[in-house]
Amino acid sequence: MASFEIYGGKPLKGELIPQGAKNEALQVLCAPLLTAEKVTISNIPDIIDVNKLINLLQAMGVKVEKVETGTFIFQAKDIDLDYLKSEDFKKRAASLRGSIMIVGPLLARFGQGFIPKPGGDKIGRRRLDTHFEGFTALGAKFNYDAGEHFYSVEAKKLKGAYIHLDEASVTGTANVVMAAVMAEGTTTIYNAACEPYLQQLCKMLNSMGANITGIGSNMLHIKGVKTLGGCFHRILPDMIEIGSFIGLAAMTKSEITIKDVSWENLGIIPNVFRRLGIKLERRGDDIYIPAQESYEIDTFIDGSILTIADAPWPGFTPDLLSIILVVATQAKGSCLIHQKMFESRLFFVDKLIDMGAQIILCDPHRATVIGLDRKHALRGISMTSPDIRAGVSLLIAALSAEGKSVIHNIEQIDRGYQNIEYRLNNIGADIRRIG
Ligand SMILES: CC(=O)N[C@H]1[C@@H](OP(=O)(O)OP(=O)(O)OC[C@H]2O[C@@H](n3ccc(=O)[nH]c3=O)[C@H](O)[C@@H]2O)O[C@H](CO)[C@@H](O)[C@@H]1O
Ligand SMILES: C=C(OP(=O)(O)O)C(=O)O
Repeated sequence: MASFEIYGGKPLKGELIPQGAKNEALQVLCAPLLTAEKVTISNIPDIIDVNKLINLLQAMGVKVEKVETGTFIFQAKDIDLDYLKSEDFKKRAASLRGSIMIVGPLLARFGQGFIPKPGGDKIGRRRLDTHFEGFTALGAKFNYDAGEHFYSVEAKKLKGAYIHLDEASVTGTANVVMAAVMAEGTTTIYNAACEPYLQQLCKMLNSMGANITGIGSNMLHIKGVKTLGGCFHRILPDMIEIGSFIGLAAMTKSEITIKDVSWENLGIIPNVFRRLGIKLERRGDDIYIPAQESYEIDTFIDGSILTIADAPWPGFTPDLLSIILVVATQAKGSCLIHQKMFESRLFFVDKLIDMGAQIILCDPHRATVIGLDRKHALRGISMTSPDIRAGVSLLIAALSAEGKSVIHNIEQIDRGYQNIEYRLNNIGADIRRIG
């Protein structure tokens, strides 16, 4: 288990280039399974989860060719369907969340799909009902081996259907869309998730020959086509990494420019940071954040304490709430953080409390932060990263803190942030990787 040793209290200054989006990559990397033709994808982030998915695809028989850094050609000509029942497959597929999205394309193209209980962050219950309800609505037969936690679906032929998803699941929508693109007739998916990740997936599928309309809304119409072909697709910059960098700049009093952020795909994110009092400017397609001595949390119009809560897109993504929480600890004023989707994502606040932050964990979903207004800095401590976003939040806290901090289990951070210590050290941070 590797760790970071962080010497905090140093303001950073310079430019950061966001990586390609992790959660988009995990979706669009599964789409080449829908065709025997070559699919080129660029801006693929070099992070643990994405590399695990690429290795899994290779083990399944997909030919993967590196064109240059971040750009790969995928060709799923000969897929080894027997491999999908092997122990090696179960082990690899269970090690990340994104692997679940191979099921939809496999079902669409080969009439069968398998997956063990997928991994990913332990941030609360993460059920898969939406995925399998969608597949069965298209005519698939579903089986769950509870002893082995192994899910399988089979169908001789998929038929378009009207599907009202039980919740706007991000990976669930992606999976059902990929299952439906070659089904006979028309599929309507209502209560579809519509994050930029999904918009990108649908646009990519259309350039492969699919016929999807309603992209960006919560109602997708998919006219089934006979086959799909190759395409070129570029992954958007990672909006969660961009939000993490905004929080980092504010917390460490740093002047940072985040380059080429694709503003039109950031939705409500910049405004949520602005409500914490953080100044940020749009400069072309960059975000400029000036060094700020202090920032004051807004209240609601009636003067009551601001609540920041997550919601499916176009609401505020749950993946940035941990960052918002850590940034609020040094703000002037108070706010309530309400993590509605996941019930175990706020427990990392005990580490921030140990560092000197003022936080009351009201219940597993809600925490009240009483900002310190920089009256004192956080203290460096030794801690363990419980999940990817809490890990980065602790890293931001440690960079702002006085003295040395140690974060263990940084594999969690490496799951989603490419070469983070190198990029932050380049603009003045002091982060050392140990072990
Ligand atoms: C690989 C990947 O892309 N992971 C992302 C994906 O996970 P994932 O696709 O697994 O998450 P889902 O969208 O399925 O749901 C996340 C959680 O929110 C709950 N839920 C969902 C929708 C809803 O309307 N109400 C509700 O309560 C679900 O029950 C579940 O507990 O989306 C999550 C929600 O944005 C993100 O945190 C993850 O980073
Ligand atoms: C929860 C996340 O990832 P995963 O779904 O891969 O666990 C995340 O990216 O914040």
